[in-house]
Amino acid sequence: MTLLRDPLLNKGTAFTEAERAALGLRGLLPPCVLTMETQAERVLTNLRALPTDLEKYVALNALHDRNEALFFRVVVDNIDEVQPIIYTPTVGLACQKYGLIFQRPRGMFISSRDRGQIAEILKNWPYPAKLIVVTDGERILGLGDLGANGMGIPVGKLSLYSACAGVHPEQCLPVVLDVGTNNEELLNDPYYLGLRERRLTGEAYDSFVDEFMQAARKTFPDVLIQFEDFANHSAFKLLHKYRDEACVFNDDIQGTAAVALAGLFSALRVSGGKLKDQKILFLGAGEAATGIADLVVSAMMAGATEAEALRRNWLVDSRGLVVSGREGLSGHKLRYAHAGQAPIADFLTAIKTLKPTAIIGVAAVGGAFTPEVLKAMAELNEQPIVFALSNPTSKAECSAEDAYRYTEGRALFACGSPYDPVTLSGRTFVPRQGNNSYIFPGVGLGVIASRSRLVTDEMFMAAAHALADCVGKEDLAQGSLYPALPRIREVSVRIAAAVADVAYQRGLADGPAPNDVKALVQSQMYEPKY
Ligand SMILES: O=C([O-])CC(=O)C(=O)O
Ligand SMILES: [Mg+2]
Repeated sequence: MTLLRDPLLNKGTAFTEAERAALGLRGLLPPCVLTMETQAERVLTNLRALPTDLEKYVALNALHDRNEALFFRVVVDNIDEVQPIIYTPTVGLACQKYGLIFQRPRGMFISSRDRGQIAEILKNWPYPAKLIVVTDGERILGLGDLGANGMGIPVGKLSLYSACAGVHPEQCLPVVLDVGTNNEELLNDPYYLGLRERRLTGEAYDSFVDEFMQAARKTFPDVLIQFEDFANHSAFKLLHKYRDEACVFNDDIQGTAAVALAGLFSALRVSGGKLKDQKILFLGAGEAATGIADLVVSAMMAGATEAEALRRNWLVDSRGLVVSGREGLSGHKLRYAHAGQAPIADFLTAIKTLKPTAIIGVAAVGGAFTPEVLKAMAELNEQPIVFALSNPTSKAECSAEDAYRYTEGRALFACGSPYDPVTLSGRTFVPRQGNNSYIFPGVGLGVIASRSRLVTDEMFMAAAHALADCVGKEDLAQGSLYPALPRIREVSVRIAAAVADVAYQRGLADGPAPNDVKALVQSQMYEPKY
């Protein structure tokens, strides 16, 4: 019976006659033995009959908790259909309703009441974690502070690790650090499952996170820790504090950067432009914006000086254009606070003044790429680059349809959430997601496979190139700047191999490089089957 209740071992009605006899399962299952294929069909039939995405999320979650192999089989074989349910955009709604839809816990909840005992508590996790995705829930996607409800994000990200890159589910540990929430609605929600208190700040917060970091590394030696959906003020601080001593990265800064840079490489293959000649205007000046800009600057420096490259990247935040001398700018924006430019209050005027070749939306202000913004970009550029990367769909700067319509089909477009193909004047465009989900699974696999001690920016640069290399002419011809999702496991292998190569070249890996890095990576991949 225990076996039927263990999602990592359960096969349900697919246990064979021999297994049923040997494992004491006779009489505990209906007599018919089904194949995994039939089970998967049944799952899909049930799923498709459900009226809402949230119900589909709940159903898939329940399957995940019953039978992991079947769950991952269904995800891998139907990634286009299922990823938007277990990941963005539906996961955002699931986090907002986390207390309401709660059935079984998944992952570990470490709350500020656990201070002093975190190492002890982590021992309750029964598996040898090699990969932790951790959030404190303060900035969940573009939805803001969702406190402990943010757990949906580490769970969703780790599902993609197993589905898209074959990191074994047993190695994956989702963690929420519950340091309270400042979200009034949640504090008053009878179903909210986190601590009903305001967020820890300052030294109390820092020392709590530090206790977690030390405890996690002690309990799970060599573990890779991915920071996810922390607010800006914590994200930069934590990354800089730990990146040189521990195997960590921040997905919202570095993963997003790599996926955006890969999208730019693809866009430039279409337009024929050079990266160093682009002028990029970001709407947003947080983790994603400066993460992307920093990686773009490094890439531009192949053909330009650092000063020239910096000057080709501009940020607009909630107070207007970031320029030198503006008061109260936080540290991460200072590289882009350029001199010799008067302040500009709004995005449209900034476009008309600076004449960018690309706009990248990462501010979680839904609809901010208005028809006027898109038309202005189309007037300035034969093929304007328009990336509307904010998440979930309600926060997207513009829809795919608007991006194509208001630029007469000339936009080179990418979006943070999935959009259906758009047909305009007889031409069909297939927009694809500029979402870090193309990057983090492969990066994690590469780091784990090479047992790298650290995760470096050079690895994200390598990942961006590897991803861009997977985009074919047929993709570009239909407006796709990324490869099709069903190819994601192959894409992840290439990214992982590129990342592992960097680890070996830089002496960060554990041991010498094998003859065939790609084969090493592939040999470690989990395949969902019985
Ligand atoms: O989760 C996603 O879809 C992308 C991401 O990291 C974020 O929006 O914070
Ligand atoms: Mg994120």
